[in-house]
Amino acid sequence: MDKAIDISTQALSYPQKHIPDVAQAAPGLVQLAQSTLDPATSLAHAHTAAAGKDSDGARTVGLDAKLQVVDENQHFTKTLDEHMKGWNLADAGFNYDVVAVFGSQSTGKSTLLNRLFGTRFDVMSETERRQTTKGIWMSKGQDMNVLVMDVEGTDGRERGEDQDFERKSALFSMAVAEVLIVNIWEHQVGLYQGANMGLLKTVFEVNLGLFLAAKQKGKEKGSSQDKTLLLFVIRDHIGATPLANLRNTLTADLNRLWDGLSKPSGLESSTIETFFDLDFVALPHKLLQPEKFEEGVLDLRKRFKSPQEGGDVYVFKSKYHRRIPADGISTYMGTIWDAVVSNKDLDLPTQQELLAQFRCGEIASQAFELFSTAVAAFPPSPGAGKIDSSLGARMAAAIASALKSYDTAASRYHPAVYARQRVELVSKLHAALHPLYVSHLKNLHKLVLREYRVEIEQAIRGEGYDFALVVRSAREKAEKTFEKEAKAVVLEESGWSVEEQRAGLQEDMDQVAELLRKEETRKMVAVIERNIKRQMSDTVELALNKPSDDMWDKVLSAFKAALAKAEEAYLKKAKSFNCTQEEMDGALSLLRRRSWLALRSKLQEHTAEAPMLGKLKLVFEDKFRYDADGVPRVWKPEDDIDLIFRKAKDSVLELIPLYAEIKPSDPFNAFELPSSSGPTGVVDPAAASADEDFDFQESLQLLSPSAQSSLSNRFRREADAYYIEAKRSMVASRAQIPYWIYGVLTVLGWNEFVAVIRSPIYFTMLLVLGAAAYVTWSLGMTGPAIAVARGVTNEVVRTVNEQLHNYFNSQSADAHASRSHHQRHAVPIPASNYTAEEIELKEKPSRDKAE
Ligand SMILES: Nc1nc2c(ncn2[C@@H]2O[C@H](COP(=O)(O)OP(=O)(O)OP(=O)(O)O)[C@@H](O)[C@H]2O)c(=O)[nH]1
Repeated sequence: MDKAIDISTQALSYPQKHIPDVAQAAPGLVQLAQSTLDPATSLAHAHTAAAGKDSDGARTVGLDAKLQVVDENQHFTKTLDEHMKGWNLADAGFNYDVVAVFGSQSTGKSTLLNRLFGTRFDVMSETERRQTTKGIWMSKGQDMNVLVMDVEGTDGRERGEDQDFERKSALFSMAVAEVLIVNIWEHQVGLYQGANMGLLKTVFEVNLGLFLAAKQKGKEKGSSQDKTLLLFVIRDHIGATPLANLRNTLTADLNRLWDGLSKPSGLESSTIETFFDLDFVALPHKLLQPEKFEEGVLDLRKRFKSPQEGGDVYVFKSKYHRRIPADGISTYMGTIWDAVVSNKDLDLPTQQELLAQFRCGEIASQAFELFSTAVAAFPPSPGAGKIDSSLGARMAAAIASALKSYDTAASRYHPAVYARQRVELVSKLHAALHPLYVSHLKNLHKLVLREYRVEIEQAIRGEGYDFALVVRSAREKAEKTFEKEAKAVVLEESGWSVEEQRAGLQEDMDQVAELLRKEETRKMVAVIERNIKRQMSDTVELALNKPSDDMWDKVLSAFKAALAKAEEAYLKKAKSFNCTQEEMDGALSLLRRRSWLALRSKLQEHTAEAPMLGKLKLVFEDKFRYDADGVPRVWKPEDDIDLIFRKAKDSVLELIPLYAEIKPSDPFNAFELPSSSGPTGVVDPAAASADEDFDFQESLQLLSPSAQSSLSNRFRREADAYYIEAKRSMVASRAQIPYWIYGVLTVLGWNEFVAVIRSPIYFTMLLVLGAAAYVTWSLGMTGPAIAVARGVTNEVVRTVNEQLHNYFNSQSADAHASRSHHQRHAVPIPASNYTAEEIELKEKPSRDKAE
């Protein structure tokens, strides 16, 4: 059967299923895929077989695409990654296997692979009989995650005797493939000197080289598996020689070959089995026994397909797996090939570690990009003094998702590298979130502090609160909020600490409490001061309106008592403010000073010139216009008005120095305060004026000498006015009705009296009046009647006096005018001429004026 038959068989066996898949995925690929059926055109599509472009112009790769990973010029492909994606293997992790085929040129290797795996490797045209596979080709097995490598045949006619490529491809295949299929004709078995033995010798040497390189680096073969399966597929097995015999022959040849190798020290006694598992399969002649050949191929396929189908003879045992994650295979193979081409010692563990570093870095970058996108989608910051309580959860979610993405892909790589890069990634993620964390904490600080202040202010707005309790409860609440919200943004393993912010917050809360406490203390001191002022107001008024030697004793003893009470009240409340001793001393000192100044200002009100003059006048009036018994004085001619005036005036003038200085008669009542030349400022900066330059001794002085002299002068003038008035009243009282006038009136009225006695009518009337008087007396109505009578009489007398007074005044006007103004002789006033009411009425207006 010729090559055309072979190809048509392939087309029937796989493409029916396969092509529709490709057509569905990318219609452009179908044509290319089909072209691979034609050997004449297949080479033209070496690099892009079964690849096309999708509607967006992006390059696409079909599931059945094949790729020349290493070309004739020993260049490694740049599109393996792309093909891995096209083969749906990029995310396979470790869930894939690699098989490579070795053998002499044109021994049906490509044919075998295509039959076994459904691949589309080029098959030699029967007519041309020339080498078809050049370099190394790769494709994916149909319906199985297997990367199949078709390696250029050994003893290639076109490469002549050059063993260079053979060695390089063996090294490369050994580094990446789990299973090496060694394809030999049955008739070649036993030909020890043949090309196959040369190839196997190369394979063995390469393997020993790899092992040695790893050992020299101080490493075992690392995570790559120690063994490789060599699967000998004996082609064109006629059946005359049983497979067991062929196996024995081949094994004996291999051992002989192995023994002939110069092995590194320590491996002298090693056998092939130390590094390889050997297996043997025979396939009937493809052309002579096509059905049996097909059966054999199908059986063999099962061994590659799955553990279930393969059973015990499943070839891809996990011990052969190279442990290169699928997403890193492209990089790995590329670096391996570079090392092979540049004739470097191929140290697989190091290569794997380098791969791990490269890939883990790439995966970490992708994870970080994912994370950055997620963080960029966070809602904007709520602004100063506001917080977003869900920030912590969102940050944690972004980190978790980034790490999950990293872990999924990177955990397949070298564990130490994976772990190291993970730590780096985590710290990078944390660093990216740190500004958010810092700003969150700042805002949280502001928020909590504001709430703390408001809480206290509201609580102390009412009455009967305990300041310390209010502060403590507000603080507990604030700290709780801070802890809860701060912890929410502290990410695991971030090493972030809220200690500094916590300490700052506590400091600020202390300051706020301190300010509020000072404000409270200030208010309290002000209230106490007001109370003292009120309490002292009456005492001061009473004491100063009745000047006496113990006037200041009364004032000061009352002040001291009030102050002691105030201090007690302060100390009682100050305890709930948690004031320190120093603060309490400061507050008490201020309280004393302000109370003293309040008292002094009250005293100053009373000792200002006008009220002082009033007080002095009152005292003077008491002494001048009233006698020692407090009875209003009615000046009689015999009174020594000048002496009384002088005494009263002098005694009043003596009072001015008493008012001028706060000086108790009893030293026990003395009050003292320390003077200061600067502000104490402990409690209330607003009260600084009370603190500045306070001189206690100076504060005792109420009237300066000049004020005293001014007051004294004004008083003298006022007193003189009283004197003149007194004098005038005495002169006026001299212009009275002479006594003889009453005698004249009696003489003139005698006849009328006799006439009344003698007249029966008048006499009867007199009797009636007498009877009425008796009845009035017997009924106890004498008092009211007398009052009425007196009132009428007074009125009559007043009217008569007035008339007479006017008359006599006009008579004596000239005589008065000639009198000297300073005449000092008193004229006696007949006291009997005035009733008590008259005197009262006369005195009142002048007293009211004085008051
Ligand atoms: N006798 C025989 N011939 C076969 C068998 N399988 C394939 N052939 C033929 O052998 C020739 C070479 O086949 P290929 O599959 O191209 O062989 P190859 O080893 O891949 O060749 P290169 O890629 O050039 O190294 C083809 O003409 C096939 O028809 C087989 O089992 N027995």
